[in-house]
Amino acid sequence: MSHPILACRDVCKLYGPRAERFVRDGKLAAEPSALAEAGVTAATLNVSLEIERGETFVIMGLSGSGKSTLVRILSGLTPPTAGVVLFEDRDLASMSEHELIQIRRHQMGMVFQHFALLPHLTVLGNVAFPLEIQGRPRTEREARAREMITLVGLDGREGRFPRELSGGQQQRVGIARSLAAGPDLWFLDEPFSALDPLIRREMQDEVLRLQGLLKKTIVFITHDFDEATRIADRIVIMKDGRVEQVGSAEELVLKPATDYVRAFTRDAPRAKILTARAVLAPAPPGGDFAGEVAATARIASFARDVERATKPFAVTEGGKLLGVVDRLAMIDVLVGHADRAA
Ligand SMILES: Nc1ncnc2c1ncn2[C@@H]1O[C@H](COP(=O)(O)OP(=O)(O)OP(=O)(O)O)[C@@H](O)[C@H]1O
Repeated sequence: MSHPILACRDVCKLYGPRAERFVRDGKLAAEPSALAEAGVTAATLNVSLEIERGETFVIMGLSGSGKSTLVRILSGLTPPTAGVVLFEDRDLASMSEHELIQIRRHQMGMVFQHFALLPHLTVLGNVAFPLEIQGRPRTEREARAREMITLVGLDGREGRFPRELSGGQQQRVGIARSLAAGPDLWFLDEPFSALDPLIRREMQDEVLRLQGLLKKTIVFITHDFDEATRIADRIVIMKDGRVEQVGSAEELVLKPATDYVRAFTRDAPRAKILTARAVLAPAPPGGDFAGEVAATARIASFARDVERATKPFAVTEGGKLLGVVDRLAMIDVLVGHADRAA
């Protein structure tokens, strides 16, 4: 990979009275049982990741797998016990507290599960707050806040207080606030977990829409694989503080690296995740096709047409014929016999 905006190498965060000593004694490479014996909890263990500019990177794992700890480390809120974090190629550990604060204020935006809005401030006041902290003049910060409020569809509600808004609206305020300073890196830590499923879906669409407009680098945390597959370019699956696998949703479903990832992705909605590329079969001679689908099209978008057709569909990329998708290949992959997958 070329030039990640954010990278970490062998990042560990250990807790317990003997954590520092454990690292000093060079025991990190020891068996996991050594941690328990020393009474040390590893919230993250040897995590190495590279996050590319402009991608939506999802950190996934069950409760206690180390997601929040990792995000706190990546955003410079918590120093790792061992390992390195690089933001735009600069080691966070080499920065002063003042520099870290400046980076967090100007280049990073954060959205949390519990909206963390200031109850005594209006919507306008909440969204403008990060700019007030930066010391920007009132007219400038209010103009920018109004822009953000429009962006998230809350026009007309500038004067309301958080208690006068629904959960979804409050989270829109949180989103507007996190974008007010124009961050390069946008962290969203389980932002929609407190919302009911319909609103949650709506908010996922909102993130997709905003990402289409703003093209930020997004680091999104969730414990919900469905949510991850809807918004992610790449997903890291964490377990017990370690990385199990990093890949696109399609890669995780088709080529799980561990039994854990296999179990995690077993019930994933394959038709919504896998693309025509995954069901590619060689094109028969003659080129008699029922139609054409793009290699990147999700199976769900063409399954019905392929199912009904008597002839295969051509799969193309940039005008080039890659192969075909036919009924049998599609059903094979959808029900889990991925042997023919690319
Ligand atoms: N300050 C702390 N002191 C001791 N142990 C901690 C501390 N913070 C986190 N841990 C432990 O580290 C592990 C990872 O916690 P973390 O909060 O990062 O997980 P998570 O995946 O974000 O979980 P959740 O989804 O429940 O928020 C857990 O076992 C947790 O108990």
